Amino acid sequence: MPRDAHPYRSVLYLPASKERALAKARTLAADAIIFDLEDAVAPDAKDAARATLKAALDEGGFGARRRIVRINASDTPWHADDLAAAAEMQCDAVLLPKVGAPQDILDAAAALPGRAIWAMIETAAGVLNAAAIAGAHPALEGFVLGTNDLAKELGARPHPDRLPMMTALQTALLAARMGGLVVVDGVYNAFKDDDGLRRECEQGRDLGFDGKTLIHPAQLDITNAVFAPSADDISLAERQIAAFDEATAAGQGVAVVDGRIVENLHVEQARATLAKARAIEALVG
Ligand SMILES: CC(C)(COP(=O)(O)OP(=O)(O)OC[C@H]1O[C@@H](n2cnc3c(N)ncnc32)[C@H](O)[C@@H]1OP(=O)(O)O)[C@@H](O)C(=O)NCCC(=O)NCCSC(=O)C[C@H](O)C(=O)O
Ligand SMILES: [Mg+2]
Repeated sequence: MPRDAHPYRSVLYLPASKERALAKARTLAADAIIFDLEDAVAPDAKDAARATLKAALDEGGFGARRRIVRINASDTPWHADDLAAAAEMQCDAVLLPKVGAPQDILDAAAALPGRAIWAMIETAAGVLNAAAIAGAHPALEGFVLGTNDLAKELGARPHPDRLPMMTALQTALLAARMGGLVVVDGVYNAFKDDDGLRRECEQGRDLGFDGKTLIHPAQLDITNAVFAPSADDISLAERQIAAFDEATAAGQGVAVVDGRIVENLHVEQARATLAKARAIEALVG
């Protein structure tokens, strides 16, 4: 389980250059916001976007939403200025794109002392080195899957079941879990297709992702609902814990709920479900 107990059901990208989107984000039901200086900002708008973002973060108003700043990659002309600016920004973490090796994390940690770091896993090197990246430095707190860049590099075509992506998704997930990191699924590009979004959220949730990255506010409600424990999940967790407590009091090592056995590990999962539900409740009120 991740070291960070904050919910990351919905993680919304917004272009750091867009003042209206920055203002809107203060009102949206996103668990976290990625303020993007990378792909969503045109090359000639990078300097202005940095200044606009710094002013918006200084102004505040983002509440409990985690503020994550995505900077440009280390092989771009904007990286050094982004790092220097991010070090001064009022944010919770800095997200590095196209991380390919543990050294990328070490370099960023040295440039951003005391700052949490997140990594985009979106290249073949990033996927194949995911385990080493996950353990590179204690400042690393999360992985974000970059499924658009991955599809580009792999030459993969979009499939509704994401079969061409599955090895990459699961390799990143395994590495994140090994390292105690938050891990958030890639974006669903067709932001007006609610059914497709719901299917992909459910698939990501069932694989084990903590949440999904989003590109438009219209994607928030479905994503928040899918990645939250349902009423049935909560009821089952409560009944599992109660049945196990009763069984233990009677000197038994296992209980049975709804015809399925409940062992200590299931009770741990049940407690995690209830803790997640409480964390979401505390966030949304
Ligand atoms: C996709 C968009 C370009 C659509 O923008 P727009 O046409 O302005 O949408 P709407 O008119 O429907 O907007 C309605 C209002 O909502 C605000 N808005 C829109 N998008 C966002 C947002 N992402 N965050 C906050 N607020 C948003 C608009 O300002 C309108 O507000 P108002 O006028 O006050 O009512 C646009 O949604 C967009 O730019 N999305 C983000 C795109 C992005 O960040 N892309 C980069 C990340 S994806 C990626 O790179 C993943 C990864 O790296 C990979 O490789 O896969
Ligand atoms: Mg990308």
